[in-house]
Amino acid sequence: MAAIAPSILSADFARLGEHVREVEAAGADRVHVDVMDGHFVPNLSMGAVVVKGLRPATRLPLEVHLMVTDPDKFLDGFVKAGADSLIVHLEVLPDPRPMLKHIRGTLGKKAGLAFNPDLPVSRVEPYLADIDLALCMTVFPGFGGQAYIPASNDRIRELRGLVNRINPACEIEVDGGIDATTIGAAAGAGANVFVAGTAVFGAKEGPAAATRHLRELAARAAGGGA
Ligand SMILES: O=C(CO)[C@H](O)[C@H](O)COP(=O)(O)O
Ligand SMILES: [Co+2]
Repeated sequence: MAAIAPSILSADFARLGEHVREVEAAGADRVHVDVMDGHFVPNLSMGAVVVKGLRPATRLPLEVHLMVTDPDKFLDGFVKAGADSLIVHLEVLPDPRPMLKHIRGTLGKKAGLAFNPDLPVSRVEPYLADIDLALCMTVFPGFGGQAYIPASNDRIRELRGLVNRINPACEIEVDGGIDATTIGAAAGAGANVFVAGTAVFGAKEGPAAATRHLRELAARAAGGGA
């Protein structure tokens, strides 16, 4: 089933709780929190204090996308703040297995592995058995509002083949430039979790209507109900 994960990076931070309650009521499945350290990516965003503030505002799972050079320093803090899943980048981890084990075992949370558009999909294969979610970046990380990279469709298809063979329970999440014009192709290629920032919180029709619309489009492209 398709899941929509609105990214609060594009929300109005003065009205964050309100925005999140609005997308929750509209059927969003989880909330995506983009953490940037100004080092792994050329931008700064938010830390665990934002997760702590959001935790009482919603019952939705909070997933934390750690675009940081040293995720090890921050995992426990995000869990204490109320995170439900932690997504780390393969680019910064020579061997991600110990960290994935720590997240799933010691911390008891879902573990995701993210990778950039220029990393061969085959590099993720050895770790698919150890994760709950593979995050295929469909833009280079660092900023919201970028255009979806069309070559992502073939990468998602390749990842879907590997996931089906190795760990069919693993979710395939796409992140970056997901909107009404791109979500269908991503879903058709095999993605089942869709991060959307600008297309939700920047939508003319408002975040609730945008969430419902994206959900419908993803479900239709995947050939299932909403
Ligand atoms: O990880 C991210 C950026 O690095 C964001 O999750 C992503 O860009 C969402 O924003 P948009 O939907 O506006 O592209
Ligand atoms: Co993200």
